[in-house]
Amino acid sequence: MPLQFVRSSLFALPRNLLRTPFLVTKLRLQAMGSYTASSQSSKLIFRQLFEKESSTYTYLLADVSHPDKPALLIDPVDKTVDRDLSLVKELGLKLIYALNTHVHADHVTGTGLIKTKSPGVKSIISKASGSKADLLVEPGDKVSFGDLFLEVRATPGHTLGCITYVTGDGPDQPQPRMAFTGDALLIRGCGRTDFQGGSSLQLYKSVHSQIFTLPKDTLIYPAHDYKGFSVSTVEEEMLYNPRLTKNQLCGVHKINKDKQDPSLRNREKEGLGCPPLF
Ligand SMILES: N[C@@H](CCC(=O)N[C@@H](CSS)C(=O)NCC(=O)O)C(=O)O
Repeated sequence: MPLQFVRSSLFALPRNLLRTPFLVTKLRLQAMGSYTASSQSSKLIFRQLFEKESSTYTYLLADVSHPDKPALLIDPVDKTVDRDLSLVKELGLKLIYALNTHVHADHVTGTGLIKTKSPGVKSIISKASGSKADLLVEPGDKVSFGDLFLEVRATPGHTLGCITYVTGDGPDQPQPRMAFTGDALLIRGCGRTDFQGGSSLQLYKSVHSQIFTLPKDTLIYPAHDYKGFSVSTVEEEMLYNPRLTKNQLCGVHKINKDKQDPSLRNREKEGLGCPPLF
């Protein structure tokens, strides 16, 4: 189902996030880096772009088999908007959407700037985020660009409105599938859960029900990386993600580092590992 135009406005960060010292320290930083990776679809142009000060990945996707070469940017950063728009121009693409996976506390989204510089572009974020955008998406919605589309999955836990965009399921869609997980699932990690609206249990459930149920070869593209990784797969994260391979009780304990359950801490000290599944 194609999305309908809702209204035009810039994303607004909730006040509680704007006040965090974390945001203040990160906003002053400059963005410089660039990194690319490619997918295996003949229709899809795919670029992974890096903003090094907030260690953010922005993703450019376009359907180059369509005459207009419609394109979208996922999680653009304000500091690197000029780089991203130059790339769009150089590749002869028509940017139609600027999407966010969630409201970012560590950097300013590039969406507003993109809309100023390219007025035809529509911004997208989840309805559950409580933010403003041209299009407010809900789980199950599809974001179409040419003959390709992204499916919207709700993956709250880092923030209430976090969503994961997954490339379409079908013969004409890129294979393997690609999941843009925002801060829900990072490579060998996950988003912090100590912001307002965060929940370790919810995050654990989101990843297991919405991401780990995708085909095992699905490529994982997170919104950040702090360890030098660029891409992973569902299978790899199910096997090796230290916070999400455990059963629910231990997994939540691992995610929720600041509020560790003393009984689990004692089990760890005694080398007993995780309690049995419940
Ligand atoms: N280790 C990072 C800290 C930056 C940070 O807190 N990142 C957030 C996503 S942006 S709100 C996060 O969820 N990190 C995962 C975590 O485990 O803390 C740094 O080196 O800057």
